[in-house]
Amino acid sequence: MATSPRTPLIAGNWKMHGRLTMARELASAVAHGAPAGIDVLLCPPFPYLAPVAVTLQGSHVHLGAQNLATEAEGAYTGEVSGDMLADLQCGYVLVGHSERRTLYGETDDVVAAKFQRAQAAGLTPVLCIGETLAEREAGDTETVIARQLDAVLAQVGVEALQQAVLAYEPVWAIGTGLTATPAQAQAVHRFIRARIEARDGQIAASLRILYGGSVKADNAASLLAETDIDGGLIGGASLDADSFLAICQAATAQ
Ligand SMILES: O=C(CO)COP(=O)(O)O
Repeated sequence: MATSPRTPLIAGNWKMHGRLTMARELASAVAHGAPAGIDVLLCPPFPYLAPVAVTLQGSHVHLGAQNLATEAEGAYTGEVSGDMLADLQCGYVLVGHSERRTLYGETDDVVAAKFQRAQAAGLTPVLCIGETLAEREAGDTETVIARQLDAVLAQVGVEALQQAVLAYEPVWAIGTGLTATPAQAQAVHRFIRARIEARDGQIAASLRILYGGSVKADNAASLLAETDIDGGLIGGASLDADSFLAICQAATAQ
């Protein structure tokens, strides 16, 4: 049905869930079941990146991390650098997830620094942006999205989006069971793409913008059918292989 030039991307953000056995089993099931024709990405917790990388070997499923340090290397106890992630076969890294912003105080500037650091390490950043419920109810959705996006673009320039993915995740829809309607999500995705279009039409046309926030097997198809929704960033439903693979399957029909 769709004529989009953008290959759909379905990404699973496992957050801080699971144990080693579960990580291996889940990755193995996804590696075996991931359909062709779309991109599939798994973002396990840091300690499971290496074993999951082994499990994914020979499959077309990509590996990513959930976070990285703002600095390249040095005396930063507990931090993990982009180069270290690249060593572990990561191709992607989430940057600016709302849980990082709200629970760990990551500012727009920190997010921009991480975005830049990811690219310097050869990783594709998945830049997460999204408004809170209060911001949406105050009519500030577009202002917030624009601020979060512009903070990164001011640092790296629009050309950097050629090697990046965006993810719109309304904070009020994350882990709440409240999904943005396809029309609500599409409106924000269009706003994001138009803002980039104003700077570079070609980059805007090829940029993948994922939707995240309570995406499940039963609502994925209707979200993915929207023109400017190019995939999903899946939290809870990515912890169950059948659910995640059903979402991947929905993406192949787009
Ligand atoms: O935060 C998310 C993915 O990064 C979305 O989480 P849920 O799918 O659990 O709402």
